[in-house]
Amino acid sequence: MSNQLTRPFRYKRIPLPDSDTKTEGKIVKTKPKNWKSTIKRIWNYLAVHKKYIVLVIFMIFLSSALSLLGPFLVGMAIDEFLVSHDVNGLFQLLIYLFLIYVFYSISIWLQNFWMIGVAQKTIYAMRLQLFTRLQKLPISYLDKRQHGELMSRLTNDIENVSTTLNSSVIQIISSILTFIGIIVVMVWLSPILTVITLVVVPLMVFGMKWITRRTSLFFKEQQKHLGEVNGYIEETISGQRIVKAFSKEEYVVHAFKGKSERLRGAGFWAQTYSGFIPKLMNVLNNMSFAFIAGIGGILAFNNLITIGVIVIFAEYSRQFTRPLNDLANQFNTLLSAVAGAERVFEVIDEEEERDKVNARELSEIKGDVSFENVSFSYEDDQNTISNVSFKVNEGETVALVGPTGAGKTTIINLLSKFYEPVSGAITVDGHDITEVKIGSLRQQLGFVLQDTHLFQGSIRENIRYGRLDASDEEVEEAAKQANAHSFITSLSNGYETVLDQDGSGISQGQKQLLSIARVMLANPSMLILDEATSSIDTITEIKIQEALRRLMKGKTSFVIAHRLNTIKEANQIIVLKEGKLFEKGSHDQLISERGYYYDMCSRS
Ligand SMILES: Nc1ncnc2c1ncn2[C@@H]1O[C@H](COP(=O)(O)OP(=O)(O)OP(=O)(O)O)[C@@H](O)[C@H]1O
Repeated sequence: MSNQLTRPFRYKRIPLPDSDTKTEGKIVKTKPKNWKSTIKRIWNYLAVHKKYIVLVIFMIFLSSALSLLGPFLVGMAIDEFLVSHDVNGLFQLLIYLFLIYVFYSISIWLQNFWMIGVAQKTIYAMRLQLFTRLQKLPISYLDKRQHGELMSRLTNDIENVSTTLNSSVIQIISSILTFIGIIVVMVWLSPILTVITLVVVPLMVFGMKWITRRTSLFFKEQQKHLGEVNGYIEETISGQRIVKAFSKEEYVVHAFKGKSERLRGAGFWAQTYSGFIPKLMNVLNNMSFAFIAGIGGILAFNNLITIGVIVIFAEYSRQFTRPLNDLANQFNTLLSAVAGAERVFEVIDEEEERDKVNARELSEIKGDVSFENVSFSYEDDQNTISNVSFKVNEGETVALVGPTGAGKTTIINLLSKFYEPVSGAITVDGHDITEVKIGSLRQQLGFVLQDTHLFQGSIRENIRYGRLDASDEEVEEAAKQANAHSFITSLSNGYETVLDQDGSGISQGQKQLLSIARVMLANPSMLILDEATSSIDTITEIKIQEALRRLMKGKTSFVIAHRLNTIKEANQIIVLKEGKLFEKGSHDQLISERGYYYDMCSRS
């Protein structure tokens, strides 16, 4: 059959605060993970490329060792060759130095090359996993979230992790190695001078701790506000027509200003505090340098150490605060990346829409549908649908009518398994739909929605979305059946006309015809139509009605109906009010009952 476009109906977005503990239906959101487990998880991704990681670590060892060797040779040069004016020895040492720096550069280049490869593969896997999970999440999850905020996880957060993996991992490991290496060599050369050099370390650690404690909070805040700002941008761009139609430009800008202010505030403090780190390191670095020069000088006067050792220490002290400095800097990037990764994992960990363990495949259906005492609510304290029962026979058309918010869309949401009833049962051909595979049910439903969603691509591709293996002839036949062929062929590029993402360039009515063609091609067993409320010109309207009639022929159809004509023609009218089934029957029956439906018709 088909792979139908299963989009949510009109929904209400309920802004949720950053709640992680909220449970909703079957979905149990995991608790916020701690840093440790997030880092462990990132490692699990990296571990897939163990071979390259080993190579990278080997290269980091090599480069760190070579970077220690350089200053050591310079110190030796002073003590061994400069003092004794040994030009040959000095020349030889210079060659060694040259070779050391050449190999150092090569090892740096190789570690970056391999690490970037690993990082890109990891990010690819993460992004793919996140996107795949997004496709499998239940509609209820998406209904409750700002779409832009989710998009921000796919873009910003992933990018953050990517940047960190590309460079920070190497820096962190090499900083740790260099730090340890320097300490070992320093202790070997002069334990006293080592202690003096290390005097600044507690100050550094304390200062860094003080700063990072604050920055981590601000980075988290910054990330959260960035998500909100992006979400708002996405929302206003996609809803630009409404913004303009209601002249709400100023209002939107004002609201955006508020969100941006909060982002600016968090960004300002995050950057300001993290900006302190290099300054603090500089001051402490210079202090350490002064100590080494002063006390090292005194030790040299007393022949306890050589001038070469002072030079080595001076150089090492610079190198030694640099890894600390780098560590501190990278720690911030790491914090923001781990925060990003945590948000990505949050989505990946969401429970996907799943079939019941013993769910059966629903083979081709005839279209008998029944609702038996079905009740449902989106929120615990509501009663969106209460105790609704009705039966529909194969091939019948059912018109769902009722005031706004009565629950018409919800009935369809339940029938399509976008949500599960709290109690009662919905059966299709006698099968309880909770017991059948979601895909096998949805494949047999065809949706023609009010807000037709077209994808970026040609008209042909958009119709073929109904059935991907359809031939060109079949696509055109479906378009003919849907009364869309004539308008398509009148376009200069015909079926190859490329539509924008939102199908701008063709009219609302034409979009509807295309969506009918799409469902025509899919040829589902049952139909769900959300009748357009917007006014479409009479000729197109007639074409749509004619196409729909052709599409609905012999198929059980549920129509959220707004036009009296459609309602009158239905075999059964279901009148909903405040989630309850108020009246049901044919047009004539309901008119003769002189109830709510009668009043509704008299008013229109
Ligand atoms: N995703 C959701 N989360 C929470 N409440 C919702 C959600 N979708 C709808 N509701 C609420 O459920 C009730 C029924 O909504 P529903 O969309 O089914 O009504 P409707 O009859 O289709 O209305 P309309 O004709 O305006 O489309 C309304 O009070 C609505 O606010």
